[in-house]
Amino acid sequence: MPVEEFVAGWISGALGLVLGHPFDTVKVRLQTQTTYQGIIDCMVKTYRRESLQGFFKGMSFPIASIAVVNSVLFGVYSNTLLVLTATSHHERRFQPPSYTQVFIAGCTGGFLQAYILAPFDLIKVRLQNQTESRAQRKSTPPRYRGPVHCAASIFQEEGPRGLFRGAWALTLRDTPTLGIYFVTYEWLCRQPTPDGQNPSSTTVLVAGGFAGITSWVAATPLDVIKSRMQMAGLKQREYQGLLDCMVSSARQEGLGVFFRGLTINSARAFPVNAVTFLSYEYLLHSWG
Ligand SMILES: CN(C)C(=N)NCCC[C@H](N)C(=O)O
Repeated sequence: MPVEEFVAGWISGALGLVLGHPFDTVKVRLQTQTTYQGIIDCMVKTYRRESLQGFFKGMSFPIASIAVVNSVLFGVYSNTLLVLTATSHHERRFQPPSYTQVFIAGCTGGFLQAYILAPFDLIKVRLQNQTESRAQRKSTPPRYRGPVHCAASIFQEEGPRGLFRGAWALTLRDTPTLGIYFVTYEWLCRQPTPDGQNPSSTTVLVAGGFAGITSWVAATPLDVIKSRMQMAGLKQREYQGLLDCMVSSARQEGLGVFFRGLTINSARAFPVNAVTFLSYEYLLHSWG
């Protein structure tokens, strides 16, 4: 099993993550809290209360976990294509896989990464939602002192299954949308590239960016539900399940609730995924 894809997936994922984390914090807060008027209001309030640090809350754990999560996604994707088409990453430019094969490989990668991502994503979302200012932190310490304390508290208070809160919604979000992600990327790469040649860096940047936007637009409704289910059991209300969360969110806040965070998610998705794909392709080519 070729391992370069796993390593390239890790490095490229980490680069994208640092770039996108501030956007991600704003998105998570908009999706789970009702105190903000919109993106700008959320940014201003976060900056005033928590300074720049507020935007980077919950980032250390994803940085550590991206090694596993993104390498599983890209590694499983590439190795599934190897099984389906018997071609390596380098051979695929001369013998491109069909879009159905790309979709199946993307869905497989998405499905497997979702279960690994679930506990890390839960901890990230819980930490991102701690809005105490630095001054407040001295008098009243936040509920979670950091990622390890957060994981230990969830384990103690909500049991081992608590660490997988929202995992179902995450799997439903990631399985089809990662199929869409890779199909969009492949399709956009192939349009301006002559047969048998590698896409240019600009093509990879643009294709990666739009693959990110397209997949996140498709993912946003389940992303909202996932984030709400992850926060349930804390201060928000408890839901009976995914369907209950969908129905009660829509009843209380209207159908627009499923598109909360869409704009910021798309703005974040372009640079994050442009950088992720560019560094992924670059690393694989430089390793020959
Ligand atoms: C729609 N979904 C779930 C995705 N496209 N997932 C792939 C993640 C890529 C990058 N780390 C990001 O956070 O955008």
